[in-house]
Amino acid sequence: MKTLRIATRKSPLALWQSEHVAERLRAAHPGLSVELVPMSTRGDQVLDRSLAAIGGKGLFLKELEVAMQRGEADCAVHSLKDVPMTLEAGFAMPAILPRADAADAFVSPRFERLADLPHGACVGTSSLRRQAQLRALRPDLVLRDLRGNVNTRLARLDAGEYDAIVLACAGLQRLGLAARIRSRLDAPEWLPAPAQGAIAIECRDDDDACAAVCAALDDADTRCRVEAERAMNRALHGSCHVPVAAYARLEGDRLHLAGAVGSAEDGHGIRAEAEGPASDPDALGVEVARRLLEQGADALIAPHV
Ligand SMILES: NCc1[nH]cc(CCC(=O)O)c1CC(=O)O
Repeated sequence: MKTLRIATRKSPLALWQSEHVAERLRAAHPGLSVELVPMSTRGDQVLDRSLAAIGGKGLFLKELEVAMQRGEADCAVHSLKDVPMTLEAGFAMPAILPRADAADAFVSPRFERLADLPHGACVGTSSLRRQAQLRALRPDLVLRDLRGNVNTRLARLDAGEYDAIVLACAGLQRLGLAARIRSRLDAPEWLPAPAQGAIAIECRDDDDACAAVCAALDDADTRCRVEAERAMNRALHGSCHVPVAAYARLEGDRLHLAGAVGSAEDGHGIRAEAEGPASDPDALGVEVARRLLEQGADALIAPHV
């Protein structure tokens, strides 16, 4: 393989992540030429309707997968938290890069922390997971939808449409916007999306040459953690637009997983955790999902599937 073409969305964050992967591939394989193939996806174009209404987050992948099938690109780079729990048939994930900061960030021009917001303040986020956690901690807040790429969301905050918004620390840091993080929303009190902060490479499952090149960037610890988080989410429902949070950490050869499901309407939430051997992240994910379901998680998820 002499040249590798990476299909990517055109948002500044997607381009940063794809350029990061390109640089790391060039460093791992001197002599390999790596090019980006920027594309716009339906998920990026349609901003006026909810993602669920237009077919879920898989929409961000579809066009990139078609490009790989047509031979117009060899692989695609994704934020793993936006990738459906089960990949489309015919595709594989040869590399998951070392995880960056997995936490969410509280972003506001005037307030330092969530607890500092005045009664009835307005917070922007379209994520059911973030809405549910905000409701649980601050039932008085007014939650308003906010979609679009990171830069668009910050612009709307700065225009005064919201008192605060919640974004991923990783995205802000990658875009050189870490100064916008007023405080961190950290585990175990606040949980991120399954696989938040991890970048994944997808390719056709019959493209062994591409998979071998990409595998040089795979990080085993990150793969183990995000596999537990995604296995939990998969066991709960199999979709990706649901109020589900998960965070796994490794301690030696032990893997610990915390999971939560909540209601964006009333803030009611269910939590569970468990630990097990790092050799079987799937089993741990399934076990935490079982404990959540035992407490009634299904009633919180079903309306969104
Ligand atoms: N849903 C959009 C999205 N997908 C991945 C990230 C951040 C980067 C990451 O989690 O790796 C973001 C922005 C955000 O949630 O603030």
